[in-house]
Amino acid sequence: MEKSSRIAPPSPDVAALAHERLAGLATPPGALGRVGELGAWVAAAQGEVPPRPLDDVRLVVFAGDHGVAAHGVSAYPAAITEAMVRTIVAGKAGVTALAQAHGVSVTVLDVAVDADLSDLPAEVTARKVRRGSGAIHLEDALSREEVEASLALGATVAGELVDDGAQLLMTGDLGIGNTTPAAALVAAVLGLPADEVTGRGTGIDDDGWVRKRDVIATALQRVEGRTDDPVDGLAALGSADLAATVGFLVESSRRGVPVLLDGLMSVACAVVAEAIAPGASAWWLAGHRSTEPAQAHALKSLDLEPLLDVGMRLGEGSGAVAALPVLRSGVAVLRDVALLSEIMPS
Ligand SMILES: Cc1cc2ncn([C@H]3O[C@H](COP(=O)(O)O)[C@@H](O)[C@H]3O)c2cc1C
Ligand SMILES: O=C(O)c1cccnc1
Repeated sequence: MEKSSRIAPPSPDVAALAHERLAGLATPPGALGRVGELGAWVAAAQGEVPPRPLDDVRLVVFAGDHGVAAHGVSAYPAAITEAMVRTIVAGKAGVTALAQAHGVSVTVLDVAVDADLSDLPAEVTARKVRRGSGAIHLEDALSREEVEASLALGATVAGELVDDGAQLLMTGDLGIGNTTPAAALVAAVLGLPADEVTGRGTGIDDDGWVRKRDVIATALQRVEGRTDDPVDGLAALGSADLAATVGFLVESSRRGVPVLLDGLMSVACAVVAEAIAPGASAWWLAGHRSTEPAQAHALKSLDLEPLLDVGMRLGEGSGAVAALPVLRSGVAVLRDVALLSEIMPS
């Protein structure tokens, strides 16, 4: 994937029209707060005032295993990754319950799960890049070719969903250990020390936190000087599933389709995607504030203020799906509230 010229933002002219409508609604000015602003944002992204209802919303969960999982950085064993992919397919995961409640279509993609999932439907398994990704404190996660293949895979998936009429996209993650490479990527791109990006992930104890911090610090030291180039950064510190997520985010913004981001993995990939395609972040909203410190740094660097702050730290895209009703509320008010000029005879 080539580094691109600057991505054009949603239409400023339509944004101005949407704000004009918002200001004229039969509410005191500003009374709808950020909900009104979100409606205007969706209108600008769609190029239409009022915005169309968000009826076609798609979440892609990028699944993969991570070599670091064998080094005491997670509270759970790597076998959970396979079990949770199957649980998403069965519609019994946290994210699928939320998606069903809010009318979001979910696809889980086996990008780099260690286990053989070939008994699952081809839409889940057909695009596997490799089994697992390297333990980043000991070796590169991927070759450059594998990064390019993963970026292309994510871009292809985004393109297919856009061609199929998706109005809003979301990215989710699955893979025990994935908060370690995600935090390392954030540290590398933003120039932060391991201490500031290391979180508790699935709930590691104090000893686990120190091990995880040391793995991230060793990884950052190992690759020093190589992470200015985002593709090299993904090869050194990322994984195939994270690289696919980056490709998905770059392509969706190139295609002018908005994305609601999720927790740490989603926002870490957004930081890398913005480095590949400057300006892409104008097409993204942050669904929620995760408890992971690296996500907070990543959000700040992208100048994104999350819609929800409710202590979620699940991943899978769950925080993006949970935030969708707030975004839809913004669309509803711009569509269905009368103008003050209509209800007050002059
Ligand atoms: C049952 C279960 C379901 C999950 N769904 C998402 N994650 C999340 O937690 C993992 C990342 O945290 P860490 O880096 O600490 O391993 C990933 O699988 C992520 O998707 C889960 C984790 C578990 C245990
Ligand atoms: O921020 C997240 O999405 C997250 C945090 C912990 C574990 N899994 C995901």
